[in-house]
This record gives sequence, C-alpha cells and structure tokens, in this order.
Amino acid sequence: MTLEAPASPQSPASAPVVLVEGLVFRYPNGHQALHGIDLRIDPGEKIALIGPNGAGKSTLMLHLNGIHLPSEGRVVVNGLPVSRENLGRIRAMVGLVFQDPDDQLFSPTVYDDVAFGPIHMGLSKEEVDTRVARALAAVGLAGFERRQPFHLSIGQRKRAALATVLSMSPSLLVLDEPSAGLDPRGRRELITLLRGLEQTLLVSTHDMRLVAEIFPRTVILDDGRIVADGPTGRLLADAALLEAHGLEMP
Ligand SMILES: Nc1ncnc2c1ncn2[C@@H]1O[C@H](COP(=O)(O)OP(=O)(O)OP(=O)(O)O)[C@@H](O)[C@H]1O
Repeated sequence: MTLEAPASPQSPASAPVVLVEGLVFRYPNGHQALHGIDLRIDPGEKIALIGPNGAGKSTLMLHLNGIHLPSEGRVVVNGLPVSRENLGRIRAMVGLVFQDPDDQLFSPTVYDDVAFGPIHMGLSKEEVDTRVARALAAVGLAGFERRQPFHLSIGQRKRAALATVLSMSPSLLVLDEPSAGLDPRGRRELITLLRGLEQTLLVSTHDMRLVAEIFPRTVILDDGRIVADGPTGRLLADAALLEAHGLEMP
C-alpha cells in the first residue's frame, strides 16, 4: 500500500473540504462496496480517483453529496456532516456531475437546466440570470441559453451538465468520467476547462492520460479500499502498482 500526505496548495492547518473517516457502505442487497475509507481533501486540491471497474469509485463519490449515506463511519464537507438533515446545504456545496449528461439535463432549454439549482436556492431572477451566464461562459457555451439540451452534441451536453452545477457555485466539484465519449478535440477542451476551474476537484476516470495531465494527486481504489494515495507522477510511474490493480498507462 502506498499512502502519502497529499501535496496541498494550502497550509496543512487549513480546514479540509472533505473528510471521510472509516466509511463503510453496504448496498441494500448486502453487497459491501466500501470497506473503511479514510480520505482528506484540502481546499484547491485536484485529485484523480482511479481503479478498476467495480472498485467503488462511483459509490464513494455518491457519498460526498449524500445520495448514499454511510453504513458506518462519516463524511464531513466543509465541517458539516453529510446526513439527511444537512442535505440541502451539502448539495449547495458539492457539485456532482454524472457520467451520463442525460441524467442531469431534463429541461426544454439549456437556460432552464442551468437555472434550476439557483432558482431552488431562492435567488432573484437577476442573480439567477447572472449565474447562468457565468456558468455557460465558464464551460464555453455562452449564448446557448435557448438551445434544447437533447439537440446538443455529447461534448456540449457534458459541458452543459457541468454548467448545471457550476451555477450553484459549489466549493467542491465531483465529476464521474468527464472525458468518456469525447473526441480528441472535446477532450482537449475538457482539459483546458478543468485546468481553469478554481474549485476543489475530485474526478473519477479510466483516462490515464487525463490523470497525468491534470491532477497533482491520485487516489487508487480497488475492491472498496484505498490502496494508494500520493503524487500522480510517482504512482503512475509504478508499473507494478498499476498492474496489481488492473490499471495501465496507454
Ligand atoms: N445498486 C447497487 N446494488 C448492489 N451493488 C451495487 C449497486 N451499485 C453498484 N454496486 C456494486 O458495488 C461495487 C462498486 O460499484 P461502483 O459503481 O461504485 O464501482 P466503480 O469503481 O464506479 O466502477 P466503474 O469503473 O465500472 O464505473 C460493484 O461491485 C458494483 O457491482
């Protein structure tokens, strides 16, 4: 097992954005998908979460905004435990983007989808409009307000899905497989976009080149356990480690 203190851009004393302690999760059918996860994410970190199919990456990420609640252990976001009572506040702080943008886009127009979160935060029409414009500009979709989401390309839909959470100004962005299905140009645009985001970022991916290009820190999950956590360059250079967990560089 390879575990190291993460290289945080903040001072070690700064409060973590995410603290996961002893997280165990069993699905209702009894399958135990997480076996005691400990993870700390500091402000401004950009972290890749990698591991083979079925390792538990999505299950872990779904705990960060309370779609799943721990069977044992706890998850704390910006000092607030993720629990049923705190879900509204947690979801305003954690923007979760699913792998399939169609899970996130359900309105007749891009504007309606991106405005949905801010409207439900009770913001004024003026503030909602400002946030929609800012979020669409951030993902390169300025002027797409009146477009119909289901007529956009997959790359545009993925960016629109990201805009639906950016409009809530989350302090943590959690993205599941953001580069899946993108062509080379879409991938390059995504890399530029992710590099420019100021939010703390946790991204699950099988795209090892994306990992190498963007993320200073990588966490490897296998069979519901963190098996390595450290600087990306060192982990990806460890061929034996990658092979042991069903991973390889392209
Ligand atoms: N609703 C469910 N009920 C029971 N077991 C589930 C459920 N969803 C996922 N699992 C199981 O939990 C384990 C972890 O799945 P998870 O989707 O978190 O893995 P993953 O690392 O995200 O995989 P992938 O890379 O394929 O997306 C797997 O064994 C999976 O079959």
